[in-house]
Amino acid sequence: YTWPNRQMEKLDQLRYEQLGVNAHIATFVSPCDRYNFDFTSQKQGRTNSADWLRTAYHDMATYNVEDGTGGLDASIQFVEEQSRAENTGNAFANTITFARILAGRHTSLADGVALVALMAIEQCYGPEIDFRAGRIDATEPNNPGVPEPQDSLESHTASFARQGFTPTEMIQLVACGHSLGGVQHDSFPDIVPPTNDPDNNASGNVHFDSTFDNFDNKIATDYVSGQTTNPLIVGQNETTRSDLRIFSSDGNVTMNAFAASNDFFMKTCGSILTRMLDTVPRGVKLTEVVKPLPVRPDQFALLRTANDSLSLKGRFRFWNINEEDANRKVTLFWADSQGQQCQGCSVDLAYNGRTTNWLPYAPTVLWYQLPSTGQLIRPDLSISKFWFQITESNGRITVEDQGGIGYPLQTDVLLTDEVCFDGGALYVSVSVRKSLNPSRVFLEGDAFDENGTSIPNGLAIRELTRDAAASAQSDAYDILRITLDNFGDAGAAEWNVAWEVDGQQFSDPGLFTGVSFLSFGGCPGAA
Ligand code: HEM
Repeated sequence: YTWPNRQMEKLDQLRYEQLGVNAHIATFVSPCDRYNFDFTSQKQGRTNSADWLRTAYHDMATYNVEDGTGGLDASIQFVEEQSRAENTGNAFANTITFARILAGRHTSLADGVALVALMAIEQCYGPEIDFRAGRIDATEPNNPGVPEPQDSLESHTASFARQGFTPTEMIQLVACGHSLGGVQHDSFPDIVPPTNDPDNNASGNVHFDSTFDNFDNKIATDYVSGQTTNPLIVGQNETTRSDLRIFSSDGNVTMNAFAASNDFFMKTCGSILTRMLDTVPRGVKLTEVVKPLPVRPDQFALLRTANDSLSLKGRFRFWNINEEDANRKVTLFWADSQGQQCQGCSVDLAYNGRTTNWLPYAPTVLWYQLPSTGQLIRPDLSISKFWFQITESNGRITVEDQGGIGYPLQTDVLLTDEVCFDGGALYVSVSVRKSLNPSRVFLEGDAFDENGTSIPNGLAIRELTRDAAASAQSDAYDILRITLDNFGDAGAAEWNVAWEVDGQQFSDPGLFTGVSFLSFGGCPGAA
């Protein structure tokens, strides 16, 4: 995609900025054996990562390839579905708590369920997953249909066929899923005995393989070598040895191949788990695969200052750049209102930190920022687009300009630099060119419910009103204002300015929040 594209930018951020700058829920699966909010000691039992992967499967496993119902649609959020015998345990409620954090105006709760599973796989050193968004949340529980360990092989084969998977793919999907985590005594007392280590493993989790916190082919090598302790293979209760029945159902051909090559295991799991996450109700159209923008602007705004100058604020993510180098120069250039390169129209950016991803394959991702006070843009020259030049200490120069088009900007509707946040309220002020004559000017942002939780696919609209006195002070611009003072609006929601001219809608590429890197600063007169 090219900038600006608000939906893809958000998906890019959620999918690729896992740890470090902009870190979010990936911190709860880093390291992979972390459980819940327990940051201090790594326990040998439950893990968030295994919960999150299992939840994605259980949500998807209701899919019916015949009629296109069920699939990954966050129906697992409903208590009615969670309380079914096939969904034993509290893994699902746990996972939904985290998935909800990722739901916003561009993401459904189901996208959140898929994303947390992806984070779990990648933070546990698993394969890279192709991520698409656009899932639609179910409004009621799906039909039951998650396979259970006491079911027969015929029933499992039929169940996976209904979900859209062949007998071989059934073996693959179960082996890939059971590379993480294990079976708990708490939830399955008939399968595993009570724990003998109540301090470190309160739930009595017996792991599927010897590397329960590492996504690798140990599930297969342990099995093939006869070393496995997987309770669904060698558990005390023969009836519940579902992994054994499934793994051996093709004469062990698939498991032997997995055991022989970790590469083959990873590649196969990468593609089958991607398919699992993309199994959605018929008619749901997913986005293209989300790829990282080479340079992504973040918390970015072009502001109009009191004396009619312009000021650029924000920071930029440089994807797959060489390691931090004190002698590297990262320069932002801009073109004047006529699209021409101008004298003095450039600024060197300052190093601002790093983002990290899934560890084995992570490219270097570094952030560089504009001066936090803002980069002044001469009002007589103005600005129409910007781009970047990276000069390495060895003299090598790279230009990042989106294939020549640059990063386009407009100056008809601008935030003013008097936007401020006083800790409770966000005072928004927008300058609108008088000659533009829009029929309305408004903010678009994430919507929050009364508990301060973001609403999946929720778009909040807030209309601005004209400040006649302030508008009289400028020949060129009218001033419009709004005060956002409830918790979600003022603190957490990400806003952009939008407007309508002749029934057509436009929006500014800048994005801002009350609590923001843009650091609008305190409000005049605020305590
Ligand atoms: C016939 C199919 C399957 C059966 C009968 C089955 C059964 C089970 C059982 C009984 C547990 C223990 C849960 C607990 O104690 O909380 C479990 C855990 C798990 N399952 Fe499956 N499973 C199947 C397929 C899958 C698939 C296809 C995936 C994902 C691709 C998956 C992912 C997981 C994960 C990650 C765990 C670990 C949970 C934890 O440690 O808390 N399972 N499974």
